[in-house]
Amino acid sequence: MKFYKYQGTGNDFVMIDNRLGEWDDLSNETIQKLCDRRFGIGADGLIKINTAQGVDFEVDYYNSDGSKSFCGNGARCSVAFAHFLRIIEDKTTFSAIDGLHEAEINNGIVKLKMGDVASISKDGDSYVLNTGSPHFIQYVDDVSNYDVYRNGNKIRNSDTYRKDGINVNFVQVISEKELFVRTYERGVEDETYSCGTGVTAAALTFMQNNNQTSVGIKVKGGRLKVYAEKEGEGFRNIWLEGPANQVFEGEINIKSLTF
Ligand SMILES: N[C@H](CCC[C@H](N)C(=O)O)C(=O)O
Repeated sequence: MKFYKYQGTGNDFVMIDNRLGEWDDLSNETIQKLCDRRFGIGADGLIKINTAQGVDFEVDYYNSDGSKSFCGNGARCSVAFAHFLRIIEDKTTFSAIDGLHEAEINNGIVKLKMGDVASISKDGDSYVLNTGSPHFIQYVDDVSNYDVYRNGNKIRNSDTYRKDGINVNFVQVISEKELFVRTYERGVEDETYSCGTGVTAAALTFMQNNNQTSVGIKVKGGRLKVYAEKEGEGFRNIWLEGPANQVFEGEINIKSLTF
């Protein structure tokens, strides 16, 4: 199987051109093996680019445990991959598990339109919202020294969230224009270097309490930017912007995967 390795601010993916449907039947076990950082290629997730009616392509995202979701950084990397494959020029409309998305790419920077967010819920002092995948947002004083794995895993597996899972984001306010976000990701079951839907969720909880229309977000793997407009209890015209890069390409014999 031919694959390409992409990363968006350190959130990394095995990317497959599946427009001919050759890899429609990849099993969960094979996806887990391909994403394994010792026995496979190694990635937070795997993405198939499929053909789809009425749009340029479909993004079919799988977490490293094989579960499906929407992935903001993965979608941004998919736009870069579609540009590399000459499926698109610099603008696109594609489909994903949460619906249709517009995006544009300029010099390796991808700006992705996220779905509207109708409302933000509270869980104690924390926030809960869905930006294409579910997110729990907790503000902390010193996120650099925070035990993201231990505390994220505890919330993700709590009675409230265990059944469907949730991504857990810990957020430090750096300034009125910048946040530092670290994320424990459902389906990876570990901290990732960046979570696109997570930083979008964090930005919206921050913007609801001030009049910003954009926020810079520092993550372990780099920097992203979120733009949004308030609408009622939620937000519309939400965009996630940042780099998306091809790291390497390769061939792998799936039958040789063992673990
Ligand atoms: N683990 C997430 C999906 C990937 C989210 C993240 N990688 C992003 O960039 O949005 C979930 O199962 O909801």
